[in-house]
Amino acid sequence: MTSGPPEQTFLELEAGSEWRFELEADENIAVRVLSPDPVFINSCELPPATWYPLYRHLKSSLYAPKPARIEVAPSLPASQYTSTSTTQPQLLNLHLALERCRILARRSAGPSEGSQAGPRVMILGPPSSGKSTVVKNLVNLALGSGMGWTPGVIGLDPSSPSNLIPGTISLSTPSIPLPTHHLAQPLGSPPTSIPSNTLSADVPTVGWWLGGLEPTNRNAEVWKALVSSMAQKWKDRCEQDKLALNSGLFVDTSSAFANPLLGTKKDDPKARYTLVAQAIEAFDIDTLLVIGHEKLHIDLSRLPTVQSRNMAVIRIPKSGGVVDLDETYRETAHNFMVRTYFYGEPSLTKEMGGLMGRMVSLDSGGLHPYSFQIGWETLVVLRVGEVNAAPSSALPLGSSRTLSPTHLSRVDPSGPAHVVRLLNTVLAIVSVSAEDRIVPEKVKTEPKVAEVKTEIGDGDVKVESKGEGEGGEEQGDGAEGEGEEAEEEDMEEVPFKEEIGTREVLGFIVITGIDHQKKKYTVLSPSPGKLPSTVAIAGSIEWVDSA
Ligand SMILES: Nc1ncnc2c1ncn2[C@@H]1O[C@H](COP(=O)(O)OP(=O)(O)OP(=O)(O)O)[C@@H](O)[C@H]1O
Repeated sequence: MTSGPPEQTFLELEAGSEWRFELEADENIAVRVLSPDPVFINSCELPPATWYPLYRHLKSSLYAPKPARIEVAPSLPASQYTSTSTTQPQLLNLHLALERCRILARRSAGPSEGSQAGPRVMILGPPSSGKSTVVKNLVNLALGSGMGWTPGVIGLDPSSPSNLIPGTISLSTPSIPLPTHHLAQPLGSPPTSIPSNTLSADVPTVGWWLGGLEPTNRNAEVWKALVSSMAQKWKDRCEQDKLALNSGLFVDTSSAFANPLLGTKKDDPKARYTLVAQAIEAFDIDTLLVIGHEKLHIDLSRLPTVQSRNMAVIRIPKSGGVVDLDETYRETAHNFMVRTYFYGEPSLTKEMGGLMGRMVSLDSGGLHPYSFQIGWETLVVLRVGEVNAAPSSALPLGSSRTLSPTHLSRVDPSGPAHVVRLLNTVLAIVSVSAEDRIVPEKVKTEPKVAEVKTEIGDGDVKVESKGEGEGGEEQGDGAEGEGEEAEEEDMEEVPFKEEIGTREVLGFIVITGIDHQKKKYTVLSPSPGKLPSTVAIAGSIEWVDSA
């Protein structure tokens, strides 16, 4: 066995150059700035003379505006190079223009609506064009300007939400520059897996659950409902918090937004960039940044919504450092994001821990996920926008069924196919209050079913229907004594208003096991204790811990 102090390597960077690296699956390194002038990672300054860990799989770069000396340990990564062709000066110019808008918004005392709103910027581009990286740089430049801005960061890319599970669109309001240590935080929010249901300052990220990795024509209506709900939340926040309003917002988008036909409906076949237009209106966007793609830039400039709002559409160059991400890498990143949600950031490796000198403080390994069993009847698993009902041909002659695109259907655990589909599925927990509950007529007249009130979260009351003989255990499992017939009827019912399927989520759990005999799920929850709600939404995101 070899041991001893790790090797160290020194890099000399010339002014205006970028040191780019791609870490392999077994490469964990740390870097330290030894020269007096600042060096940045995604426009966040590396603390001087302090080790800064960079974990395996990360692909990124350090930017040195002035000549710099960097120390790398334990050794240089296999894939690394230095380049002087950087897009950082362009991003800085853009930042200065946005900064001016923010300052003008803060100074403006005019009562007219929007006069105090800072710049609202949306970034678009094809896959692997560097959208999330541009967002992160612009956010960090705003946060690092010393003006105390708190811009909104909207992740309309469910494949890389800030600090949450893939499949989510996210809203965060960071107040300090976002670090870049590993690939679990594309938009770099500080880690937390505390289920959250407010936009208060101490809760950095809130999410809405799409349950898929990108908007598609199939889920377009669900997507629109989620975006509207998120936009309303942001508006409410800005009404109460003028600093957030002045600071403006940055919207990262899915590369699916570059597809002109995304969201186009059969009844309006000529509509183009429908979801882009919806997001522009929902967040009152005033600037579009288009990375590289000339046709997309021209198409978007001609969009009626863009023209009627007299928006700025700016084409910015794609950085030569952007890496084309393949499917395997994306899968690894998604697994890593889910793991980090439950377990927190990875802790320092032995080599890093053994380095002489100061190390940046990391919030690592502080989370304690919790596994427990819950009865099939207690955890109500729903799907949004999927038809789970009988086919139209099975309906009585002459009748037809129209389901809304955000229709809820319940996953019936008594159907074996459904239960198997749920294994390893990530579920988003949604809060449900008494007003969200639809009490079916038959339940009202059914003497066997009693109403049980359960406290959720901030004192909301959830009304559950439980059969006689059901235990009052913490996670409410066990349904012995319920008649087969009554159970089947209950399973088909979705006793909630449709709107619960597209509201902000409280947190996430994963079904890690299914006991068919006892009719129970084993679930992994981010923290011990009772679930904040027993109503959960499934999507197509699965996770198996392979760490
Ligand atoms: N200048 C750079 N040097 C090194 N790596 C970079 C640079 N810019 C971006 N990257 C890396 O390239 C990869 C792709 O960039 P990014 O995720 O920003 O693109 P995207 O357009 O948002 O991707 P997606 O296809 O997921 O929408 C990321 O791993 C990012 O860290």
